[in-house]
Amino acid sequence: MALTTELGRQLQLREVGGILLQAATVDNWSEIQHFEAKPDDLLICTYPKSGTTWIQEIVDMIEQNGDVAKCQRAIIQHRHPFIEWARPPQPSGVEKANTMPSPRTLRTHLPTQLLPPSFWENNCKFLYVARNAKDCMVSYYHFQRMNQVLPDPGTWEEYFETFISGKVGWGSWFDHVKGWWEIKDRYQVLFLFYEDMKRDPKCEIQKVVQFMGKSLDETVLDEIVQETSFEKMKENPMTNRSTVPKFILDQSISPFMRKGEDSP
Ligand SMILES: Nc1ncnc2c1ncn2[C@@H]1O[C@H](COP(=O)(O)O)[C@@H](OP(=O)(O)O)[C@H]1O
Ligand SMILES: CCc1ccc(OS(=O)(=O)O)cc1
Repeated sequence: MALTTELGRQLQLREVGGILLQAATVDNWSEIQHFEAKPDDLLICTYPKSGTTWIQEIVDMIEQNGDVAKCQRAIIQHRHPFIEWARPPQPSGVEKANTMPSPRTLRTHLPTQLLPPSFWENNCKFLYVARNAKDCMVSYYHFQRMNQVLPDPGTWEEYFETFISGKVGWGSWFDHVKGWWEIKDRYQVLFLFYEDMKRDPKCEIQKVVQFMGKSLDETVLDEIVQETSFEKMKENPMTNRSTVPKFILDQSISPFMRKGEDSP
């Protein structure tokens, strides 16, 4: 009974400023808004299902100078605190970030208008990855089918309307991408596209290396391209969510690493 009630609660999405977020995130909203960013923070920003896990693994491989063993130290969800994440009694994303040594790499799905103000005040670096709306919608649909703590997406036709009207977690894809695009020249933003990463991963990874103020040998770059391929990450238990219990992510319904393709 207690479990049923808890699951029922997690299924809820509630609005902040017209954007649907998980209920526990909304309960924790004051802590999130008062989060203290630091000038050397790097924030990975994405709309859900845009390749967040992919860019996280790339950034970590760059931070670790291509050392694969170091990137195996923890599952990807634990390497970069998700600042708006809350699932009591686990420590919140803010709590995790607060105990992390600098320089920190953090991540968020928040649209610009909901980002804690200290990120702007400290002129942090933002790494945004955008993916085309159709593939995001398809990926999000299958994610909601397999994610047992999110609302059931209904039929594809129903979900199409839900997605287009922005009634999904983190709101409208259109507003999210537009919001980050509009601020990109006023702040330190590297704006990447999932489709470019698919087409020429080495070139896009090189942009990230430069943005992070690093320099890596050609051989290390090639290693990062290989290790962050869809095929490798699908088999990697540190990135494929296989450690998440089935009552949360049921990968027999749809795998987390599903197709990893862009539409023609
Ligand atoms: N290395 C990689 N290359 C290409 N796509 C990847 C990838 N790693 C993850 N993805 C894809 O990114 C999507 C998940 O995004 P996120 O990490 O933001 O939740 C999934 O898309 P699909 O559902 O289309 O397969 C997943 O397969
Ligand atoms: C509210 C829907 C949602 C979307 C994405 C989530 O996490 S993650 O990006 O897959 O880590 C969680 C909830």
